[in-house]
Amino acid sequence: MSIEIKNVAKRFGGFVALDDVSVSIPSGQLTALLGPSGGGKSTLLRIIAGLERADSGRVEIEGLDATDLPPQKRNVGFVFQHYAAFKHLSVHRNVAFGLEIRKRPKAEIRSRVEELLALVHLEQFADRLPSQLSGGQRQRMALARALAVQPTVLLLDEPFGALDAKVRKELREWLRRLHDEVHVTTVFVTHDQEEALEVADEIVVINEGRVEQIGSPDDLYDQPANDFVMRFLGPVTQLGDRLVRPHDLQIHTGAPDPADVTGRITRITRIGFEIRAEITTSDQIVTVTLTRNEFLSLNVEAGSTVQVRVAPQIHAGSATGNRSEILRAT
Ligand SMILES: Nc1ncnc2c1ncn2[C@@H]1O[C@H](COP(=O)(O)OP(=O)(O)OP(=O)(O)O)[C@@H](O)[C@H]1O
Repeated sequence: MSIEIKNVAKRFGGFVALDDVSVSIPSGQLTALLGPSGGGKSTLLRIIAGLERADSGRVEIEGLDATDLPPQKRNVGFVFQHYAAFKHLSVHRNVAFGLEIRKRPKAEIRSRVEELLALVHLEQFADRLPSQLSGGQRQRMALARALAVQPTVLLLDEPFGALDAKVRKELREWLRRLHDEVHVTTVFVTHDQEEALEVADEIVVINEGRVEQIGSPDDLYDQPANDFVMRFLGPVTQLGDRLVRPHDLQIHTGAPDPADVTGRITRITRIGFEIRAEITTSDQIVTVTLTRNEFLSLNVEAGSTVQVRVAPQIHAGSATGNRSEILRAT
């Protein structure tokens, strides 16, 4: 394990920001700290970095007890949402900074910076000032700067948080590829479940100062430990007293089965390739998502009466033996 967080607690006045948090972060992986705003993610990251002290508990980094070490002795690199670059220094000098203060030989600095700028695809911007870069390019420069001193751990606090949706998406794909090349143990904070699911090897879900679940994106999505994780990781709807994903529901227009709930389609919304059908039963409004083709083959419209059920774990359609009547949404 690269980072061991053991029974860490942190209060701000009377407010409990972290309540007995224990997490093991494996070496070489990309781990996301995911959760709603104010849940304690940044506080945990800052405690790993040494920027904040835990009231109790311990932090080990690569087998070394780092609990009482100052940030500069932990060999960690950071990138924050609003990265403070040296405005008057070129991109090259910004990336070189950590190596220069460590008094590395000039030739080594030059070749290392060139290598890093190539890694983050900023070679042609080496002589620009940070103000002449786009927001996404600036964050890539920040990553190159953090990597320059070869940290054992890279800590990213919402590094793409201030960027627009399209650039964020590009940068998260880029971060994944970069990590596949560099393999430095990386912990990043995000409140965006899609970002965590897409990028992380492992996700730690943090809410109200506690760890709700730790697992791979698949584990969390398919086997959420509780309703909080299930709600946080993706869309949910309720059918009877079951909390389910809208795409795990089926609808059909055949004769009702004991497992079915009868309802009327009260709204149909198209979102890209998906159709979201709102179905009003005797006591609930249930949301079902289907692909467009699945929806079209049902031959229903607003006002139609349909049967809704949770897709059986086994083969969809086996309950009636008539696959054409039962559709499992993607
Ligand atoms: N220095 C501080 N003094 C007082 N309260 C603080 C301090 N730092 C954080 N907090 C509080 O601790 C709680 C956890 O904050 P933290 O920044 O860790 O949450 P977060 O999960 O990272 O949320 P966000 O995504 O909004 O940054 C919040 O309620 C915050 O107001």
